[in-house]
Amino acid sequence: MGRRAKNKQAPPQPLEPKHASSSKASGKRKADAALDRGDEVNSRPTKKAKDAKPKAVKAAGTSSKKVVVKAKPESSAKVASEGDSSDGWEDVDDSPDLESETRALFRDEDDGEEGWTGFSGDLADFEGDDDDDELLRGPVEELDLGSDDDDEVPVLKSKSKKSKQAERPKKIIPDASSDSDSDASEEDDEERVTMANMEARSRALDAAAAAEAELDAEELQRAAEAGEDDDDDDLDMDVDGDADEVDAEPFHLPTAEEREAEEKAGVPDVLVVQRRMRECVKVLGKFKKRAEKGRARSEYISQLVADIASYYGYNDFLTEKLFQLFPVAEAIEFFEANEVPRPVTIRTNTLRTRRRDLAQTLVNRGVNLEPIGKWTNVGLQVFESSVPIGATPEYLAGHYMLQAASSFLPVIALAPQPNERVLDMASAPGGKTTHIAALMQNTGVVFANDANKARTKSLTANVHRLGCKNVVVCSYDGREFPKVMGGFDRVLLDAPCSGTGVISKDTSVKVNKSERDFTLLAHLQKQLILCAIDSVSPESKTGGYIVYSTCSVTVDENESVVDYALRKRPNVRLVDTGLEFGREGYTQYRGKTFHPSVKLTRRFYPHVHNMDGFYVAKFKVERRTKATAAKDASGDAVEAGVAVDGAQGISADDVGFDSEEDRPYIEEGKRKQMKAKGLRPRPRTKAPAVVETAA
Ligand SMILES: C[S@@+](CC[C@H](N)C(=O)[O-])C[C@H]1O[C@@H](n2cnc3c(N)ncnc32)[C@H](O)[C@@H]1O
Repeated sequence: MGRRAKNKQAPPQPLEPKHASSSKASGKRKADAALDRGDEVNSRPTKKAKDAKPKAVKAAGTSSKKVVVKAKPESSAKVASEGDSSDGWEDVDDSPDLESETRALFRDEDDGEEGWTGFSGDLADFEGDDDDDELLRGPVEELDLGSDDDDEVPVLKSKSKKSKQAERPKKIIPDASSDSDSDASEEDDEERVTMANMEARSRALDAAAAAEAELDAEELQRAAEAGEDDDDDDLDMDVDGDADEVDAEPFHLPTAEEREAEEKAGVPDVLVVQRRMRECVKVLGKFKKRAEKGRARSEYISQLVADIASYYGYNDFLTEKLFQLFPVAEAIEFFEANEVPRPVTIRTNTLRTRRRDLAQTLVNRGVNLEPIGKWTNVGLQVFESSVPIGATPEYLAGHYMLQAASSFLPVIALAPQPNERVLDMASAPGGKTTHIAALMQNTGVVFANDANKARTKSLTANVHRLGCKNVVVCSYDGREFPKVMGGFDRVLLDAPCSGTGVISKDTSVKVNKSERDFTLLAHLQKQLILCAIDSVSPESKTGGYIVYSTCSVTVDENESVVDYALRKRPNVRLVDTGLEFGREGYTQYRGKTFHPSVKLTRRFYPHVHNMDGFYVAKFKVERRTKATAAKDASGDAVEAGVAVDGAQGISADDVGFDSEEDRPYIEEGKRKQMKAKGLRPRPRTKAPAVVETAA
């Protein structure tokens, strides 16, 4: 049969659907809605069929890394014949049923008017970093259809519909790219963040921020030297130095009474709020020069935070918490970025295929994609697709996982090795577990644990779909480790968290998180991280590492937890994550000082890296020496002599919690365990300590 399937694939329908209404038939999935909102990033120039000649698309060749889709099926065939043996494909593609099913899927989205346009991209794009991409291994496993409920399955559509991004108000903080003249320009396209240029942009942003900070410091110095007089020559320049709005009415910060009256009157005018935010940012940028006489900085901040909350729809508590993370202007960028969906990305499952083969096949199906960036050799960014990307035959056959780019990071940092024993402590639905299994080339063993039994169903389904044969699924509260099992070479703790890094995906976070949630979550995270550390064998010949990650950007859930672990476990130290980008973790934050090595941890932000907000820390676990044990004893930590490879004999007390502080949580945990066993726990005396988790 050879490569018949590859070359005789059902011709995908053209990229532009005839009837916008057809999209309705596909059901309004979450990702659809997100895309309908309009995605500045996703609306970047895409690799389209040459013949389709999209009007608003930048000319090809702006990026040397781009894969251009051309109407040249013969070159596609050439590519296929040059490819390596990929026996697994035939099992999938030769099936007439699957072929017709695929056609039906295409029809669902697109009423094609043009024939198939093939692929003649530069395969080097997919080759460069693929050295360790694995050949297909073994036959395609039995497919598990439809149990991937936790996998987000975006249905990318051609951009025939008017983007709602256009309806969104203009940026709160104007910058060079908000210049109306440049809106549709190529320069503007080039400004956009893609996964590929993100790393360089991030560095440039950091450098610009540092330069700006230096200038600010110089300016402050000059202002101090010149005295207060230069208040008089205020030209109402904006933050970027433009003299806009010079003719507009001078900005007046509402008084407490005016704010109250506005609140009583109901929802404030959106344009008023927009302008006020912009003005507050300007004033806070140069307070001495721009503030109204007699008004305090805190008044501007309070107004700005209130306006952000109402404009973006957050509760006051979370608005303030997130606002505090950034300099004022950057905070707005962060809130803005949360309104825009992140790029759709997939991870090639190297147990089943290679990235370039997968890319070729998906391009043949009408998917526009390109490699994510140099930092990953398995990721692909999907720009548009005329087929539901979560229902292609390749998806069903486990050739890829729909996975946010940020989710690759903790696994890259973990760097699991073949034949190791690895614990994924909070693993459902298995995006990272299956990545770990693939990096271990289906050798060794990965214990994929999740406390939520219901969620282990989708975990198991993914493990099967992706053909992972070295995975054991289990369901314990992570805090039961290492009692149930220990001595691992590596442990990944992708902790349950508030999800403040993934607000663009789950907007409910904006309103459903309270102070109590953060307290409880941080507590759970601290308990889990100690158990994760204690589950690692310091004797491991190849490893002895733990990676802690969250999809949250708050310090409580990240640096505070890591710092706590360092204090409680003197036998661990932070090491470089090995990640090429990301901002350094905070070593000081709002009066708290963390261990200087916390700098080695990495933060990722939607507005900087165009990926979900994420945090990654990597620890090396050392043997307990007398010195570290003594250090333990002098601190408030654990008893000396605890077996750290410790499958045996470790109790909650051993792992060093403050048992008084922890008592309500421990009791709550026990209540849950009893309930899970069908027993009725004693009634509570106090309010329950319920922890909500973000997947
Ligand atoms: C961020 S999600 C994990 C996502 C997963 N690592 C992946 O990549 O697909 C956090 C997980 O922690 C689980 N979880 C919550 N509390 C837990 C606990 N005490 N022990 C173990 N798992 C827990 C939740 O059920 C949830 O599936």
